[in-house]
Amino acid sequence: MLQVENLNAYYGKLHVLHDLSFTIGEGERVAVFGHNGAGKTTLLRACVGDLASVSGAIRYRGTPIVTNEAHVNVGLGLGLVQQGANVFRELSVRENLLIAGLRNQGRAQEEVFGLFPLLKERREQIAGSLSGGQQQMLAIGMALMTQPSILLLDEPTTGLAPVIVRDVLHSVSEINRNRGTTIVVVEQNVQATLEHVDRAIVLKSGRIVYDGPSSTLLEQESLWELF
Ligand SMILES: Nc1ncnc2c1ncn2[C@@H]1O[C@H](COP(=O)(O)OP(=O)(O)OP(=O)(O)O)[C@@H](O)[C@H]1O
Repeated sequence: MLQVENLNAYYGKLHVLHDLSFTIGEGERVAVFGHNGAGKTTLLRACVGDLASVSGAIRYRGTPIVTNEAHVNVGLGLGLVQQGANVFRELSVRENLLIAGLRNQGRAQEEVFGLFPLLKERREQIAGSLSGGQQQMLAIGMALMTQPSILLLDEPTTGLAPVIVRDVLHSVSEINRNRGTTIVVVEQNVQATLEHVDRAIVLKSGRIVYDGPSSTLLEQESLWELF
């Protein structure tokens, strides 16, 4: 579904991603781990076409996308949940979904409410008065309004209590199970995330140091020293 070949990314003179190559299959759930500054967010930004200075190729179902503008890639089926629950705090849950869906409304909204019944119950509530975990669920729901085939999530559990972390990761897994959506999730909560993904990619200083099954990392905690 997603083919990344010799991807390099730069901010001015700073070379952040070094020759990354990997592929992600249809319906896979992949976690991306790594220290602060390893290049995880930069990788997601490159995938949606949100970076000016990149070389190499990213193909989505065979179509080159790395030089596309972000809105074109959203139209193709890529969805991004940015770090920090980006919701319109002054608007209601329903209005947030409405804005995120653009021309895509009824069915997409029903799907989001099916995945997150709590958002349905609270659809008239102002988003800024939801809890942190609920706002994160709304941010994920907003990304789903464009009915993406692949959902890229940047640290969706930052700042949440451990029990809520598991709820959010479980919801992400449900999206994969119910809609067949491919998942790429950047996370700092390694243990909880490994339980909800098939595969992990570990970045260190912008290079891949591990790409393999999540079960191997779960069984061999010594490998966690990699990141
Ligand atoms: N807009 C930017 N301009 C200049 N440098 C940047 C920019 N964004 C990120 N960087 C630098 O690129 C490197 C990788 O940053 P990135 O945000 O991709 O890392 P990360 O692995 O997501 O980190 P974290 O876990 O802290 O979010 C860092 O050295 C960072 O300082």
